Amino acid sequence: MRRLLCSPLSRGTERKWTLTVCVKPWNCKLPLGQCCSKQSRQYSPASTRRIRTRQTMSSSDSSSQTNEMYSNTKFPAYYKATLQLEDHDFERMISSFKEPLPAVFRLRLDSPSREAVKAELNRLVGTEVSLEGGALRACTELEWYPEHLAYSLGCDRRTLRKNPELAAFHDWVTWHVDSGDITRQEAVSMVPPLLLRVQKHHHVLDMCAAPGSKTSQLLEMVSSTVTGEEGLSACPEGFVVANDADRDRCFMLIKNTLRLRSPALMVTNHEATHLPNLNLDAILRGPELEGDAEAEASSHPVVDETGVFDRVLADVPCSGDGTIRKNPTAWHRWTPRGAYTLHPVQLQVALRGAALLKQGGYMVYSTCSLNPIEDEAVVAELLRQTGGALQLVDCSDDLPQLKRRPGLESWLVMDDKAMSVRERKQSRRDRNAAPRPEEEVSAERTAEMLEYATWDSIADESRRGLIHASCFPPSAEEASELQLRRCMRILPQDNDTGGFFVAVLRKVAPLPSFAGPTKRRYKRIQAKLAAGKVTGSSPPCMS
Ligand SMILES: C[S@@+](CC[C@H](N)C(=O)[O-])C[C@H]1O[C@@H](n2cnc3c(N)ncnc32)[C@H](O)[C@@H]1O
Repeated sequence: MRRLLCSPLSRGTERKWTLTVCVKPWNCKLPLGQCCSKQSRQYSPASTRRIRTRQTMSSSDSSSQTNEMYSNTKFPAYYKATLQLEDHDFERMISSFKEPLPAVFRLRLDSPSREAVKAELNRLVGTEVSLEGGALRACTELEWYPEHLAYSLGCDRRTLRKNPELAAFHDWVTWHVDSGDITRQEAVSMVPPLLLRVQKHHHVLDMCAAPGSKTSQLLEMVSSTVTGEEGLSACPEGFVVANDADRDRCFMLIKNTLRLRSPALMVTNHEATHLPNLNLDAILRGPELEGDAEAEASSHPVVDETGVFDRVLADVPCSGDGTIRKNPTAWHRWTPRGAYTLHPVQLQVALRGAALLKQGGYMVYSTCSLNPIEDEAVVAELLRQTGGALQLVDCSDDLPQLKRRPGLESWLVMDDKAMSVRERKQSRRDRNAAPRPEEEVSAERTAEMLEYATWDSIADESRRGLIHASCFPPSAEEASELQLRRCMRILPQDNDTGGFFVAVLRKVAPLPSFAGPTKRRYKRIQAKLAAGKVTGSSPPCMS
């Protein structure tokens, strides 16, 4: 492990600081600069400030804040009813959600210093660091990550950032993050790109990409260092189009991927539900120069009738309740309503992703939410609307050491009103504390499933406005036909991570809408283009 220490900061250019750093084992006690060579590095004032302003929070403040954070009982009540976990498993899940999330990072696949950095980290594996208030394990390899290129620390990001005793290690991490050798990324967030089966020549679309941790991972997969003349990176065959609808988050995406210096990335700022198809042939060939109408028409980026991407990642916007370990306010703010408002957007993004996917290609649909309304319900409706063109892929042989649960085949559809009714019934039951026979509890559960599991069970019009028919679970027969159990649920207690949901889909046939009216519609547009009746360069959307 190396240590980065600021030996006197000297002002360099007007806008940058020159920082002389001493590179030595991070727990080395020798005086600065006496045990190794020095290196110079420029820091912007912002990053220097980051190093200087460490502070810790008082423990009484933090414990009262903590109690307040977890006071919302709706979150556990909803998942107790919905996830169908055994009691002890559910308790483990809830207590894991209250634990801070270990900081995790992965080594860059094609970094020239990968082996050196790995060797330094491996020296830390199994050791303990003593801190005020106890010892913590320094770091462990994530055993399920291919080639053991990811590491989990014994503390969360906040402790790493704020604890003065970990300052040198934090500076070491910051140094290697800035130089692109390592990427900080939540462990579960690494799963979707790994399951996409990306190869170097692939055209990859990341539909909702900001802030870009998965984009970086995908980019590393397609653009291993291809060095051209004068050491410049030559353009790799594959590329990643990373899109996000939020302009400010697109800037973050660019900032976070810039350090990889890859020529294989294009960032777009667009609604994923309306992403246009690319006429890749025309783009790669360049503009046609002949003057006849047909050639002119083909030079327009006319929408192709089939998708052009080999791989699509739809890591959709979600309620994010799987990230509570990192962001406990999500527990505090949690209501069932969020999932119902997100469900239609998630479905539209996934449908658009399926349209842009090549036949034979793979698409991953993922969320950091545990709510089946955002997960299995979206996947089920996606499978229905694509009429057999998509199939769920069995991933049981992928990442074998990653513990996961199968997708749900049934769930309760409860909004705030239904939850209040349920809560009242429960408290009445609790007052009458006599233990009830097993059969009675199970019969009640079946009745409840029926009450909250069908569209017809919702009589209230206002609730029908919020809850879409596609939020309801399929019949047992349809669920097994759709193979929803092939979806993957990652719960926090299983791998000491956040919660996550992943579904891997393969496009085995063209989408039904492409074979019908959509094709005719685009033929009409092409004819209009050829006749010069349509001007403007952006093609209409196909959603
Ligand atoms: C879960 S985050 C994506 C995280 C990202 N994949 C990563 O690993 O760093 C969801 C993103 O979707 C974006 N988003 C929300 N609605 C969108 C839409 N309609 N089209 C495209 N992006 C959207 C949000 O701005 C947000 O950045």
